[in-house]
Amino acid sequence: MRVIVTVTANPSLDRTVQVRKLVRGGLNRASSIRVDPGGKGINVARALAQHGVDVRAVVAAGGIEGQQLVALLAGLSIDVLRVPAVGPVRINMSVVEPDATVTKFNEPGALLDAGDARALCEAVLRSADGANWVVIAGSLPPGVSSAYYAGLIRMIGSLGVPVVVDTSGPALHEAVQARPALVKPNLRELEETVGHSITTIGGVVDAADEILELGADTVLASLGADGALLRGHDGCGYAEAPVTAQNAVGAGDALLAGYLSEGCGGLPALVTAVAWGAAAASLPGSAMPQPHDLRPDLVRVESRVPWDRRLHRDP
Ligand SMILES: O=P(O)(O)OC[C@@]1(O)O[C@H](CO)[C@@H](O)[C@@H]1O
Repeated sequence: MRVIVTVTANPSLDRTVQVRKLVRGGLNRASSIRVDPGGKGINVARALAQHGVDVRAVVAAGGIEGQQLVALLAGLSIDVLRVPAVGPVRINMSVVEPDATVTKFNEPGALLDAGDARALCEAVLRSADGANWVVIAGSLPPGVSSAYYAGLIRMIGSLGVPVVVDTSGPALHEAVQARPALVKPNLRELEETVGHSITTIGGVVDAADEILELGADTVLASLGADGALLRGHDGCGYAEAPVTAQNAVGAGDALLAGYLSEGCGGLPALVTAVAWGAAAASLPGSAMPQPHDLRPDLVRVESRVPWDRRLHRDP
């Protein structure tokens, strides 16, 4: 049986507020609100569980907000392993306008002290033993060294379990050097890696190659409305799908979940990934797609990577 473990060191309650028009410096009255359990690892777990995949979510979650997060996850067929951290879970807010423009505010998260960080690491290692994949996703909370994920990847690797990482900044740079099986950057994270802006699909391939050279086995780059690029040492694949976006928050997490749901199996898995990502972008808040939301028939795979094609939208 396939078991996937996700790790969320800095989860969130994702509060989505709909407004008619965002007025900077003025009073904005919400026409609706919703709250989703959030954090990238949590989102990957939600998407997988909705497709019947056995998933365990290891999460550092303190305070009343941590209790609320766990309550929101109850009944979703996720085996939640909560490490009760001292600080409360953060609240990340998205303000959505009718044209699907999302303005997102991410809190840094509460300090995770050394004891909590150690407890999280122990919980991950206990869960990882015998798992098929471990997904480490999202930012690190304050107080945790940028080498934390790299250390986890090495320890999980020594159990013989492949690791996927999706994070940003120095934590991403160090994690890649710990030789994860898969890295899932978005365009911003690719640009951070190469140190300049990327305007074409060819630029994405070059940035993915730098990540491979740093130590990753495979790169799955999520490009928002421009689809996704899969780059391994032996080749490259590109796929895209038309998206009628409602809210793209969490679409990259759904994309990664889709890829994992197919056992990370090359181009067929890339098609599933893009279908899951496109479906998530068409849903409200950070809702994850259900099987009936998917349109894999609309995914176009390019047999030759369109090297010169310009990226047209910010993912
Ligand atoms: O601040 P981080 O950890 O980088 O990202 C957190 C977050 O933006 O990522 C998810 C969407 O991918 C949301 O559920 C959550 O609010």
